[in-house]
Amino acid sequence: MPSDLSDAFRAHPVYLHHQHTDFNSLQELPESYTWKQQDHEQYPSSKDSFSLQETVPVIDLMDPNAPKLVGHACKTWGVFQVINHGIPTSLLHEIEWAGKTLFSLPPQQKHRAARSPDGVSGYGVARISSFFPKLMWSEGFTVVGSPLDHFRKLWPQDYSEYCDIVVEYEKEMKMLAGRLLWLMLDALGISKDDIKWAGPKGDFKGATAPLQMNSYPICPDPDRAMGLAAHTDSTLLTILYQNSISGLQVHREGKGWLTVPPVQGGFVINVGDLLHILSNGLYPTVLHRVITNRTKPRFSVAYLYGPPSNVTISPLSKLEYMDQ
Ligand SMILES: O=C(O)CCC(=O)C(=O)O
Ligand SMILES: [Fe+2]
Repeated sequence: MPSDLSDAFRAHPVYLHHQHTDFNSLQELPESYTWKQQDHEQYPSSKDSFSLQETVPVIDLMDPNAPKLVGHACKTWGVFQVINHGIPTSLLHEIEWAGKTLFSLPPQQKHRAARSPDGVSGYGVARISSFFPKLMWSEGFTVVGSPLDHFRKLWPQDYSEYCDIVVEYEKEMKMLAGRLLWLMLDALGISKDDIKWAGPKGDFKGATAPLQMNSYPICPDPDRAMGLAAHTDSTLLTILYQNSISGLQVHREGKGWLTVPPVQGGFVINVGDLLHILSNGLYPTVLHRVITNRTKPRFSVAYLYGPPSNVTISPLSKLEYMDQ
């Protein structure tokens, strides 16, 4: 059995099928990117008025009620958006600028920093690609720890400016992730004593947290393409920054796919599979996907927050007999 993420990736290599796909040069959707209608309808969207009224909760973290609202959103949705989170807007603009600059490099240049088939970091297709018969209309870049080695290959002269932005973003995300995780755990009555791997100060020091940048170029045939196929994140929680272009959808039991409208300066917070397990199923993990559009490129950054790699996650004993 794989013992950590790298072992798991070695066991499921992902090859860059489309060695030098230049999305922007394609006028028609190639067959390899054409998904069947039933792939889109695998979890059908209902056409009733419920789905129009329902929307993912937006929580103001400065609101004194925020802890209660976070707990409620985790239990009933497994996803919510946060505003007033304390991350400077300028940093969001900078990470977006760095990411967009990266993805707009010529294909050959991006491939200098290609992720190896069994690797974790670098440029490549979505890691979940190997589970699907068709390709997704997106490209990704994963950073684990320092981006230095990869960024040197992309920008031999001026890598340091890009590195500084990513390192600063990771630092801010780490603090926000710890704060959010405690809000989520507090709402279940879980304290620092219950989670040994949180460390004596509860600062989750050894947490693993790859940063996943995603680019969804404009698409000639969005109805038949898939930006990112339906999946749940194998994290404790994910902090997602999406630019102003919508495309992210979450699946709501009995209601179908709901778009998560971009909120200026906000983050989308997902409950991941590991928090679902840790909470003994009290918090559902959220199924989500990304659809493409014909006119505006979309960009997102996911901070995939998980426990230290040597920790085994199982339901917290305090929650074992909780009535669900
Ligand atoms: O681009 C998005 O909005 C979602 C990205 C995502 O789900 C992921 O990177 O796991
Ligand atoms: Fe995801």
